[in-house]
Amino acid sequence: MSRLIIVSNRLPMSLQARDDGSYTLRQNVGGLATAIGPYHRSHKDSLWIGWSGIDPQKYSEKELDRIRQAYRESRCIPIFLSKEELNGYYAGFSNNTLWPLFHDFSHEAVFRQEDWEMYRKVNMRFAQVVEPLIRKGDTIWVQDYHLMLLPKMLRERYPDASIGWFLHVPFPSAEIFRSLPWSREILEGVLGANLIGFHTVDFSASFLASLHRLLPELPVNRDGVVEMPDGHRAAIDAFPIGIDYNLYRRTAHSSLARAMRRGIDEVCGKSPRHRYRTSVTAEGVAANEAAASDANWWSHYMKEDIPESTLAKQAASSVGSRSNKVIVSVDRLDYTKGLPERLQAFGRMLDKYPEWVGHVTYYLLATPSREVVESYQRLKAQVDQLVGEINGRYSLLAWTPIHYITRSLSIKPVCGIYTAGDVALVTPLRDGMNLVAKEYLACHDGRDGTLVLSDMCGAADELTDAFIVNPYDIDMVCEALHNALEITPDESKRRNIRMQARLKVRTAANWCTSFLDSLRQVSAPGMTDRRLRMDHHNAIVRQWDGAHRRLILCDYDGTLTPLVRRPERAKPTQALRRLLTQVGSNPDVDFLLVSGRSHQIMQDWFGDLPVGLIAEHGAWNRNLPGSDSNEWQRAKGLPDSDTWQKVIQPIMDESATRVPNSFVESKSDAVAWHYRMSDAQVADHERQDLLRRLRGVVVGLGLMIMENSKVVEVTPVATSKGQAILPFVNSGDYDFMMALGDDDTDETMFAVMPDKGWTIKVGPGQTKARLRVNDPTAVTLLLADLGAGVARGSNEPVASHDFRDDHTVVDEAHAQLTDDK
Ligand SMILES: O=P(O)(O)OC[C@H]1O[C@H](O[C@H]2O[C@H](CO)[C@@H](O)[C@H](O)[C@H]2O)[C@H](O)[C@@H](O)[C@@H]1O
Repeated sequence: MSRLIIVSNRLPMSLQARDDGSYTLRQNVGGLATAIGPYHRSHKDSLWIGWSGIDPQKYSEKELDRIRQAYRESRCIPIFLSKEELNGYYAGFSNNTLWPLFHDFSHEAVFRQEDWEMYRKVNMRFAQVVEPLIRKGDTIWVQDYHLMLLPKMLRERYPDASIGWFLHVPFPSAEIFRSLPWSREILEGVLGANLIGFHTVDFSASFLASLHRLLPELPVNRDGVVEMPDGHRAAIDAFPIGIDYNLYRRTAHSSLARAMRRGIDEVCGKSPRHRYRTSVTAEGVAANEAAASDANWWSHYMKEDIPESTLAKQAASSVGSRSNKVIVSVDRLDYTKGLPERLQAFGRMLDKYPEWVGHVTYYLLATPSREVVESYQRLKAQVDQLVGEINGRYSLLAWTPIHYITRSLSIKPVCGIYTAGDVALVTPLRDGMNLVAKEYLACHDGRDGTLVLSDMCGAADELTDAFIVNPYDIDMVCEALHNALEITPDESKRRNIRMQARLKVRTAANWCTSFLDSLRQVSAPGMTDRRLRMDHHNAIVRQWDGAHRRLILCDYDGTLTPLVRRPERAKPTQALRRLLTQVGSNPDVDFLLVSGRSHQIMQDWFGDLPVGLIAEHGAWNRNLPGSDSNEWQRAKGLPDSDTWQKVIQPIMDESATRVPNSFVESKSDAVAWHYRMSDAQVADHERQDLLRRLRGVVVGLGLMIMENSKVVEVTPVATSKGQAILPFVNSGDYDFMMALGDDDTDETMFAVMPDKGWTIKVGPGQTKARLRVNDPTAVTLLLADLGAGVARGSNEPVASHDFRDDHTVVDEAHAQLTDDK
């Protein structure tokens, strides 16, 4: 396991001075510290480098050394930044330029040359601290928008290093991003990494769109991997961050959180003692009387312009019939959080549904931030004013609609607020993920508690059982809020259980390890060679040229054509069909396509080509060497598929129902559950459950389970590609044999190939194959060269550039597919 070096703007620990003058560190509770902190603490050789938050001018050199020492004990290396550096790099370029731009607030973005220069200079300062620490084999993980130039700076110094970069905020559309005068430099900076991570596939797609637009010369394959001119590859992918679910669940039960909840319940008239508070307090009694006699009584409390009918309804509804409710929200006071819009929606709900007056209390925790920035000051003034207006307009003597808290609270009281909330109103105008929504649900584990969630944040992709709203649409938020307050506890619990199940699986720790696993995979040595090594290539061509009879056993998906999101989109291109025709039509070549695809699809796509076909992992074949029939043949001894599919299909259908964007593919003698388009962690959780359910039934039915590329498949026990090719491999008819494949089912072919045969694995992963290439392009280029070899003397040689062009066309088609997902 390689050593991890984490680099972020801020360190995960804050310094605190003790009375005796020594220093101690306290763990921060931010998303990043929570997500990577446990990994850092449990891997005793990992390092974390970041800004200390300390003004070095306030300390003597001796004190700074003691501070460094205090950090060193936690394997943290502090960077001290001067006021001037902070102004340009942090307050300036990071928070006044990139932050608004990345959150679609272009009108707030300030483009200042001097901030950009300071940003570059401070990124370089980080590089100078990190570089001497790097040892061979280390993994370096750079965090967020503050350090977008750092990956390239490190790459220049360490060409072979494994570098990851993750963006914790949204990535904007190409149209917005390209308005940044330094957009190309920023992209190039990030592309120094081997793995570039975002919270959602939409953000990855926006990043790719910016690449196409601003750096069109860079080749990007359809899996979102960029081939960089220096030879390293940069993969782009989505890794939605989670929370420490158990921490929030536990903290919700802490005595402080419970006390907070009781306090809020009491203030809001929710505790049993006060359940019908509005009807027993002075104005409640008066209201009851008013309801019975004179509705105008309410106008003592309300503005004159409220119609009498409304007042009557308010009075009537306060007569103990409705239980009181609490709405909560927890935010930094930031313009991206949509606080004014949210307050307007709350106000509108009190207007439109006056039965809530006196019965719903909104706890709004809004912690001030970036207070020196003018736009934040304006926002604070606006929120203060709106809260004041709503409270002034609707308050009763013993009821205030909004409890507005502008302090920073620690995790326990925050969990207290979460647990007290019948409804959480989380409506950012733009947000990378939004952990508040997830934390609220964790605090309601096994309980009711309803989430109204903005569709403009990453969390909306996962928490689909929330009331999803457009945060700009005040009416929509108002209605959702009303509905969320009206929901039955059972329905609320039912929705929560589904969302909580996902959150328990997709934790912060899980996010961290899945990013690091992918980073290790994409930066593994060997992944930088796109084509077969030249000496191997030449050896194959030489043997091919000298051979009399040649056998090629070639898998299809992932080998001859790249894997794509939808199986039906992997149809062979014209150039590929021409290639297969060219190679397969030579009388001295037997070309067998050996695939897991259904025989009907194989017929449609390749039935007219001069190649033998093995389909459904060997259950079906057609046109094999030595066969005099042109009909499809079903392998002997297979169990009756109608019988077993009746058992297996419903089990797989269940998984398809549970996991969005997954589906079941039925073949004559196989059934497959596909999850490539689904959320990886949700699918993986279901995959394990499906395997467990299938294991209980397959053996008795003469079936087995296969796992392939993002697919779980059930097939008859006897079928395998290796079994199907055995007669040809053992025939002694060939003096050239080559098998090519990309996944585990192809390993069964490699296993039966003789030592002198060529075996080529496409892509990463364990293999029995002798050689490896990166992707299908390398395979088609090799086949084109072999085809040109057999065609020497033929009139129509296959040119390898044919495939380069063709793949470019396919790449574009798939880029579109990803964009409009
Ligand atoms: O043996 P192969 O030719 O490699 O076929 C294996 C499976 O290919 C198809 O699924 C795979 O490719 C799809 C298209 O790229 C991709 O969307 C899916 O995730 C892959 O698993 C096919 O649908 C299966 O029936 C084959 O077994």
